[in-house]
Amino acid sequence: MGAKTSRAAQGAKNTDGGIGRMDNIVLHVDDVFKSFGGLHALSDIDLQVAEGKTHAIIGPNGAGKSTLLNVCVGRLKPDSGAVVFNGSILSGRPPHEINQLGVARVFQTPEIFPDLSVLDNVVIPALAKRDGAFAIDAWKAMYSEGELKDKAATALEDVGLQEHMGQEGGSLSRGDKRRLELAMGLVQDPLLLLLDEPTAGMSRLDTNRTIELLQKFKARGMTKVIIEHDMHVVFSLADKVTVLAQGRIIAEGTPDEVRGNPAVQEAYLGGVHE
Ligand SMILES: Nc1ncnc2c1ncn2[C@@H]1O[C@H](COP(=O)(O)OP(=O)(O)OP(=O)(O)O)[C@@H](O)[C@H]1O
Repeated sequence: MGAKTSRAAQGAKNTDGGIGRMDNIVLHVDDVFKSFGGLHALSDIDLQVAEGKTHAIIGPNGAGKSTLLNVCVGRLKPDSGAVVFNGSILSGRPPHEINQLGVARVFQTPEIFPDLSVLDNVVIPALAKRDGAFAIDAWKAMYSEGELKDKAATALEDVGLQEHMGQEGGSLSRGDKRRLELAMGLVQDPLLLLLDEPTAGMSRLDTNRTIELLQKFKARGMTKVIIEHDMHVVFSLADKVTVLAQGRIIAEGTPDEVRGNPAVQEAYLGGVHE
């Protein structure tokens, strides 16, 4: 491991790139490379996410956004480089360990249990966070624990699904399934929440409700990384934006800074030229 990673593992304080001098860096993606065969999905990725901030990752289709998120949550191992969270190196750890450290992810396609009630869908990740694995037998045994149910109910209230608690998860509308997934992330009290296109496929009304919800969590100081295509969402929520194209970072800054960046406009309109 190089000197840079060691610095990150010690909890580096950033001094540039739009983050204030005294900001605490909770996530440091340190010089990460990831290839699939001959395809360089991520090259030389270095980014830092400050505590309490909302950091958006944007870029055209195939830019490497999901690959980056998968590297952060342990679903993919980087070929080189490291992901450091609050001083712990995440790279190479299994997803449940990363989850235990306080990193939760909300997927692009909701991964819910359609036959279970909305409340039970949220009890399961609460139990997994406490016990370290998605152990259904353990869940059955522990189901009577009021504490977990109360916690799950609070998360559902937070996302506005309190009236649907007894309903089967599969019967929810698409927008409500996304909110259910958000509750499944929130119930774990994450220190860092990673969201993969939280408003994909939503109506404008649902999108605006989700923006309001995420603004509420921002006010509580939760650190978030959001992959998002909808610029209205990005500009409503992000403190900082990293722009990927063809697996590389081509721009980084505040939403206003990246909005006017010619390289970003070119990447979206006509592809990036080496
Ligand atoms: N498991 C895989 N095996 C082979 N190639 C992959 C794999 N996952 C991603 N890729 C390729 O890596 C590149 C980056 O893909 P990725 O899904 O990370 O992009 P993205 O920015 O999330 O795209 P989108 O916005 O369309 O979801 C693409 O060329 C994709 O085809």
